Amino acid sequence: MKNIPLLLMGCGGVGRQLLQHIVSCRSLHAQQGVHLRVVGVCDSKSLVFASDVITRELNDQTLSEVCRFKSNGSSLSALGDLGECIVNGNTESKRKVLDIAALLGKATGLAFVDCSASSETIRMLNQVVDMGCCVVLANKKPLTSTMEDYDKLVSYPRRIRHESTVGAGLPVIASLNRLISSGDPVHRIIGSLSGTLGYVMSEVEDGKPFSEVVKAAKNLGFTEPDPRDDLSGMDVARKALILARLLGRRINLDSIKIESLYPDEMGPDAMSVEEFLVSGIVSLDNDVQERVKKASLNGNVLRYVCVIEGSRCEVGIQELPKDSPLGRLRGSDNVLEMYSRCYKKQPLVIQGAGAGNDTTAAGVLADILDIQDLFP
Ligand SMILES: NC(=O)C1=CN([C@@H]2O[C@H](COP(=O)(O)OP(=O)(O)OC[C@H]3O[C@@H](n4cnc5c(N)ncnc54)[C@H](OP(=O)(O)O)[C@@H]3O)[C@@H](O)[C@H]2O)C=CC1
Ligand SMILES: N[C@@H](CC=O)C(=O)O
Repeated sequence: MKNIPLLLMGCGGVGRQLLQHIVSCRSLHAQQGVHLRVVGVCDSKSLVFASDVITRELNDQTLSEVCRFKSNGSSLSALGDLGECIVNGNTESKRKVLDIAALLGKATGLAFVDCSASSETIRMLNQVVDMGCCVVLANKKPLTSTMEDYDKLVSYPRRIRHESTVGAGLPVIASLNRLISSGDPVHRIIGSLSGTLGYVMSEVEDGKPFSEVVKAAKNLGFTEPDPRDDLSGMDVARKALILARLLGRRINLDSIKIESLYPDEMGPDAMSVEEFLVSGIVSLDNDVQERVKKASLNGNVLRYVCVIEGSRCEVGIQELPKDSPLGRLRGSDNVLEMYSRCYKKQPLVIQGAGAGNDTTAAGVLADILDIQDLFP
């Protein structure tokens, strides 16, 4: 049996779902001759880890207990005695995580899995890459930081997977990488890459208030922890940047034209997420409804679109015919069209659920299994 050790950063909606998938796929993975050995799980303040990370793992009972505990909104630091080790405090946790990475990186290719939504992991990721770890990301921030951080992170291309960063579980990155590595240059990408904004737009079309559907998208696990990351277009811009950098563009987030759906006065510096959702967002309902109605009178719908072509990289609202590939999208579905030499007139199209904890975690799990040939 091949053992794949992994350490999980982030135990929110996606991280917990990943642990649940790992536990429920035990017999499937055993048939494939693989065992995922979870040696540690981190939240923002603490790390729970196996007492001997070289030979032991957090067993399935412990993983289930961690999930149950985190889904109640508790911090790992308050986890009772499960017979495992725990370190509390951000600095101490980071130090211990790096110790584990140093111990298991070169020896085993430890899969370092980032399911947080934080920029704080970037430094650590840069360090563990040099320790021989493999990196699997659902978190887009490490790939959308400076070019220097990006170059470091992708310096061992076989050791990084990040399928879920664009289109959740959809095979967007894998497909794009296949085109690129076969020398088929992609010259245009157009798509609707936000599950949240897709869901919001199609629900508002059905007459529901914008503020209500944003809250519903959050409850369904589609939004970022702060839904303003979706509504500002920043989350789509990050996806656009990840794709553009894969295409070889050496650009940063500030090179991307981004349209926001809310004014600066409602930004994170001005109000908390709760204030925004409880009192701020309601004031946007009428405007959004008006825009949607106006488009509908022209036989059109509004879609939040990402376009990458030549030096152009932009994300924003477009009014599109109802009966177009993007206009027909419903719910949290994403669609992405790639135009290349081989896919010149008819693009390569990838479509399907583009957000949600289940599909995102499934994408992360598939990435972890995809790197198994690197393990002894
Ligand atoms: N939901 C979706 O459809 C998709 C999500 N993603 C990405 O997946 C990631 C996770 O999303 P989601 O699960 O919804 O987010 P959550 O907010 O539910 O969970 C984030 C987790 O990360 C932890 N965390 C925060 N900072 C750190 C840190 N410095 N080190 C370690 N852990 C940390 C949090 O800890 P604590 O519990 O203590 O707050 C929390 O457990 C995001 O980056 C998102 O963009 C990607 C594709 C689709
Ligand atoms: N918040 C994102 C989740 C996936 O990246 C979205 O809505 O698409």
